[in-house]
Amino acid sequence: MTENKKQKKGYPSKLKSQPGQKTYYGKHFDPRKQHGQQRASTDGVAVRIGQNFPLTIKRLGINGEGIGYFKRKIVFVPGVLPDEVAVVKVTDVQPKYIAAKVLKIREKSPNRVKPLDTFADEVGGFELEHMTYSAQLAFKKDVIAQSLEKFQPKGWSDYDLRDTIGMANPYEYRNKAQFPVRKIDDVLSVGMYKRGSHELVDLPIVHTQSPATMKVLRTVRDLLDKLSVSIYNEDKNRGTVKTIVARVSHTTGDVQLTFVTNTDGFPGDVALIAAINQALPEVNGIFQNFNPGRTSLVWGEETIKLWGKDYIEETVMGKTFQLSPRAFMQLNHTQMTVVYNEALSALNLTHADKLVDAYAGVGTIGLSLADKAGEVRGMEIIPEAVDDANINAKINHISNAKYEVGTAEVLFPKWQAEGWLADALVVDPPRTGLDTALRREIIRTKPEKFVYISCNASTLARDLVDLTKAYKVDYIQSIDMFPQTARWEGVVKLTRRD
Ligand SMILES: C[S@@+](CC[C@H](N)C(=O)[O-])C[C@H]1O[C@@H](n2cnc3c(N)ncnc32)[C@H](O)[C@@H]1O
Repeated sequence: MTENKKQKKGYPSKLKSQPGQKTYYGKHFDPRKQHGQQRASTDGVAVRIGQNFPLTIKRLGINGEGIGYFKRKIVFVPGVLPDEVAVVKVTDVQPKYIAAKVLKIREKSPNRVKPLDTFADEVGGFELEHMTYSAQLAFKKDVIAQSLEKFQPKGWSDYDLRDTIGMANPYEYRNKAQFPVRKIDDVLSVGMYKRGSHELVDLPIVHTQSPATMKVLRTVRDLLDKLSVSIYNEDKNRGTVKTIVARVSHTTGDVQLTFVTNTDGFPGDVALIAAINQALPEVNGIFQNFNPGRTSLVWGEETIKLWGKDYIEETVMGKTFQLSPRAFMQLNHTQMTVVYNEALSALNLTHADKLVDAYAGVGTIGLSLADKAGEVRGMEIIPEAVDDANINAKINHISNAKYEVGTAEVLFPKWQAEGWLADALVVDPPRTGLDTALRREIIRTKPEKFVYISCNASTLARDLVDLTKAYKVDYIQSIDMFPQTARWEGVVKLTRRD
């Protein structure tokens, strides 16, 4: 629910064997499946790391990587586009695929553009910035088509796959920046790590970030430097400030600032807060999150307020949500509203409907829809998010909605068994998709109205194999929640089979 773990990117080469370990490519792992690939050669092809060859790119895989074939063996290459011819250099050879990087593009696609972010090919999260926006949107429609072709749920070839809804301005949409801070050769850097490395790139400008978050990060960087505040040194595992998190409210423009620290204490915090107050009046709350030691987790368990308000407020579809530093909210406010409106129109609620908001987060979907339904119940595994959801219901004077802590796969069947039968269901699971037990219960109880919001076309297609035993897929609407990245989001309207 939080973005706690750094996202793992790249190819499955992480599964390569360590010395003394066996590499296992049996039924548990198939890189072709990983990339939605139907037809890869398994026969031995003489190829070595470092070898160069020209490659024609046939299409993009679901992670935005180019796919071509060398002697019938599948080759994955980041940073290239369909129909391009590139000279590539092999970086990894595995029994079922080759990974390579581009040396030179011999024939360019008309869809290639110069990325606004000069570092786009170095750090994660900018996989498609070298592609025109219209081609990005077409790719995001194709991602779901690829996944359906792989899993083949009932009737898949006739599904109505709607054109991806994009943004008028596909930049400056990220309302939260969570950037590590390190001193590199005595220069204070605030930015992102190079892909697959631990090398931090200082990033004064990031075009996908809201300018408000970047202004706060860069000003705070300068203040940390000027006041000689202790910065975390990973090699020595010493020092204080590890990460700065700035989150802006789309509605009010207020910014919430959190310092993730290695130490319990925060030497110099009083002077720092005074300087921030003076330089950045938009900052309405400053927090410290304590996360000691070398860890891949960004956030620790303990957060204290150093100064200001406990929350920033965000309005979503006319409802107000109070967000504490750890409370989850989608990063793209504009497209989040598009997703929720799509869910609303697909559900077509009446005041008689009992609605379940499954995988609820802080209740943004259910609470946004509560005045259209009779009653709303939601569940979520993170207790703080459930507290926030119930507080958010109160703030908005919503008396027909309540949220419980627990898994969808346990609470949905429990409520049904207790006689609280859902007329309408919206599920918004993490990338792993729906649990088998939940799918089974949905098929058994068949709520009349059903919308599946997905952020992973692959697990969605897998889940539809089961769900289409009881439902027909009316349409799949892709929404571009993360322009310039390969990430996918979609709303599926399902109708009960008679
Ligand atoms: C994609 S987020 C959606 C959050 C929310 N619906 C929104 O729009 O902001 C998925 C949420 O599901 C929660 N979650 C993960 N596994 C769950 C499970 N088995 N049952 C219920 N919630 C779960 C996560 O903590 C996370 O908040």
